[in-house]
Amino acid sequence: MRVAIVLFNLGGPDKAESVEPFLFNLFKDKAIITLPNPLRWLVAKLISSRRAEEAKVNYAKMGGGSPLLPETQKQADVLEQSLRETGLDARCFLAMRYWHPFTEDAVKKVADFAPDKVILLPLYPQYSTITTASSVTEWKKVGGGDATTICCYPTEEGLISAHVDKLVSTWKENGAPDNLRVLLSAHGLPKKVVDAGDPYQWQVEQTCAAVKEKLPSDWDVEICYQSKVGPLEWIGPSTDDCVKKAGKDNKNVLVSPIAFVSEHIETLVELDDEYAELAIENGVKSYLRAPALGISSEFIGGLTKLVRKAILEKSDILSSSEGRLCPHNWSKCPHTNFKS
Ligand SMILES: C=CC1=C(C)c2cc3[nH]c(cc4nc(cc5[nH]c(cc1n2)c(C)c5CCC(=O)O)C(CCC(=O)O)=C4C)c(C)c3C=C
Ligand SMILES: [Fe+2]
Ligand SMILES: [Fe+2]
Repeated sequence: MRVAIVLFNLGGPDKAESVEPFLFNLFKDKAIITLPNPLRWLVAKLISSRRAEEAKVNYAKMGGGSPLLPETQKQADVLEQSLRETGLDARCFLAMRYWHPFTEDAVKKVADFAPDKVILLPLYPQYSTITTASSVTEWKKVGGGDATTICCYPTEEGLISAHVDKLVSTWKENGAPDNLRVLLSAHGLPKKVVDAGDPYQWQVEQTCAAVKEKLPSDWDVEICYQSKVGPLEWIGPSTDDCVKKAGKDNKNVLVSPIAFVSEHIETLVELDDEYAELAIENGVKSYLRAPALGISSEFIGGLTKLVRKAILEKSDILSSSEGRLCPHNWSKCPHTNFKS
């Protein structure tokens, strides 16, 4: 069977000149700024031009651009190989939401491949209207055809063991500091998005609970949210506050990017530079960061199982929660009333 797997991710600017247009694309998404056009377009222009200079400084720390595309390409190559080993004629395609290669490029490449089945696989384990739904909407808007969407996999076994493995090995490789506080840090969201029924925070909590269960039982674990943008209230506690509190509590810190599956600006700059500095300022003696999952064999193994399951699925939406189409609280599920 010929199967196309479309990997959704956010995308990132490849060079300094791409930072502003990338930010413009992000802020003109109505999943992020809900204003009607032309107001949204104007606001996106304004915010992207204001934010670009500061963002460029941060991208410069990673060589001028985001590593997200090469990192995602590695994941695509390894996943494709893993699926081929199961006997499928599988090909992975990248569809980035805000920078190249865009979803419309993926739609064309998938059409040329002429698959029997298309699987949309968000590289966001936790479903959000801001991330997964925005990518699926874009897929439909630019002419992507029939496909099975893997909505989310917040407690998928391979995902959880990969996180546990990264946390425990980072701790061991760095002298196994005692008096540890583990911070499971996820990208935040505006509170009003969650209040309107977005299941992201609930799913992040499910991931964290599953990870915590497999960590040594005496480890002190907290969930926190990073990368706040703009003036709205965001869900908390913030990673800043948790790092400061760890200092006050005389704890050593081990932080994990729990909602990201690859390295990019939010891990390499925010976690490795900004929060590391904050930790030192607040008296934290040891600050460690577990790597993102990348091409971890447990993680890619988990994705392989999800894709194989999706191939058998008749419905167009699938989640990894055994036997259930959707893992959400039904009253809050965005899928039952998914608008594209
Ligand atoms: C779980 C994944 C993500 C969620 C949820 C999310 C929400 C969200 N993001 C912004 C604004 C920005 N995000 C930026 C970078 C960025 N965001 C994610 C993932 C999620 N975002 C990733 C993987 C990246 C990195 C891309 C890269 O280039 O490496 C940026 C750009 C960087 C910066 O200027 O800080 C912005 C802006 C909002 C407003 C939001 C929810 C409403
Ligand atoms: Fe973001
Ligand atoms: Fe759902």
